Amino acid sequence: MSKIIVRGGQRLSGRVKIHGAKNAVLPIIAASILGSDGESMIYDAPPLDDVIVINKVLESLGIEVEYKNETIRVNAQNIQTCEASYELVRKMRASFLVMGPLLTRMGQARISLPGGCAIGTRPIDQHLKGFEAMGAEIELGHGYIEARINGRLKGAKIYLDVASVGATENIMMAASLAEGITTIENAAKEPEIVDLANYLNAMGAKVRGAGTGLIRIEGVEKLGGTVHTVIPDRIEAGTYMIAAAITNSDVYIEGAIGDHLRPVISKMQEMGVQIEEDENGLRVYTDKPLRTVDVKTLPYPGFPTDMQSQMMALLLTADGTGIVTETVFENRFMHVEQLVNMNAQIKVDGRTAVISGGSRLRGAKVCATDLRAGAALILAALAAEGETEVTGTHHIDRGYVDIANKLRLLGADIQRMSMEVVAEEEEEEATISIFAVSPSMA
Ligand SMILES: CC(=O)N[C@H]1[C@@H](OP(=O)(O)OP(=O)(O)OC[C@H]2O[C@@H](n3ccc(=O)[nH]c3=O)[C@H](O)[C@@H]2O)O[C@H](CO)[C@@H](O)[C@@H]1O
Ligand SMILES: C=C(OP(=O)(O)O)C(=O)O
Repeated sequence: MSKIIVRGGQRLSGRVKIHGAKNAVLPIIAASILGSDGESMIYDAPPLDDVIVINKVLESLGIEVEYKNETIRVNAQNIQTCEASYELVRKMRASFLVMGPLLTRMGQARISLPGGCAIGTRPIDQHLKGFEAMGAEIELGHGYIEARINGRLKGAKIYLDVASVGATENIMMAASLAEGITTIENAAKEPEIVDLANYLNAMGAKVRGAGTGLIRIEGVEKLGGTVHTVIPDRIEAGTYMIAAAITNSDVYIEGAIGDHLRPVISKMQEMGVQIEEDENGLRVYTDKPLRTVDVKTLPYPGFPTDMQSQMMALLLTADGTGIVTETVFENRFMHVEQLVNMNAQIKVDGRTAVISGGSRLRGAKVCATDLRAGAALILAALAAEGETEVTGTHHIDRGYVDIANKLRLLGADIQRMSMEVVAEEEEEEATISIFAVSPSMA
């Protein structure tokens, strides 16, 4: 446990290097379960808590996983059990992505229900609908989902009611070893889906159309290991783009891929932020006050929900009143209450938040309620007057490698304190206050 302390008002400069994408590496690790022939090497796997959790899920199945220097070696030739326990799945919803690969390779899977989380209920009905269409029998009981097949899964035509990222990935993986052809209509189009398809194809799968709304998978009998480098994290990149803009700074975001960030770039440019793209990354700087914009989150290529809270922090520093509409998750405004503690002027009505820009943000004690909420608080703190303490840092660690250090190297006044140091400081403060009151008590 720790907290992050930020003293706002510093300009940033220099370069920050973006790590591999959390949301790409997690399904890719899950897909490794499909490889009965040979081992895989996965490069640029970011050292994040979520990556450690999914590696543990694979290990709990009896799969060999070695993770060092941002490289994962997975050998899934032998699988000993088809059950992923509540203890692991509850730590991270994306653990449910092992369902499709396990079911299709082993003929059965028993996975704990992932449950909801702070940002919404997050059902898995579309994943299950896909498996059932391919011939799986699904049973729900005692907090677990059990799926079985007789022989192999059968290719099917699947239409997703919502363009779900996780359902598209789970079905794509299951279909890779199914008999015949599967089509996914209204498939999610995120860059992470394309990265997963590239990994599957390198393992020997036949996936076409990833990145469009119609994906076609021709099942094969066997998949093997391969070598793959994970794409850069567009949400981490977007977060540092906002760090540059919110502090009126000039920062080069190394590794950011402009094409993956089109909606974020275009909204920031509308606000007056200068963005220059080249083949190695993006330069982000501001040379005039920013004007506000309206933002509506949508599945890719729309504005990403995972950038909504960070964008809201930026809107607080712009002139005028902006409207943020969250259409992907039903409860993704948890950061608002914390931002209000920092003197932000925000009114929420259902899925819409009205942001009045221009009032001076002030440092406060705030708590990260989820991953991107935590990022938004750090960004707001960079622009705020005085000191902000952010607790709930374990959420932030799910998705950002070493965020305090990366921002400090850019010039931010930011430090991370482990809870032992925090506890020692509190004890010291308590001792000082006992001494302070003792003369009058005497
Ligand atoms: C590990 C990972 O990649 N996480 C990302 C992934 O999450 P995840 O894959 O969980 O998100 P989905 O795309 O599945 O969810 C989008 C919407 O569809 C709904 N839904 C989803 C599945 C289903 O079976 N039924 C259903 O109704 C969800 O409740 C949500 O409202 O995409 C989200 C949307 O871009 C991102 O915010 C997450 O960072
Ligand atoms: C919501 C997110 O992740 P997850 O789906 O893993 O909870 C996120 O990355 O912002």
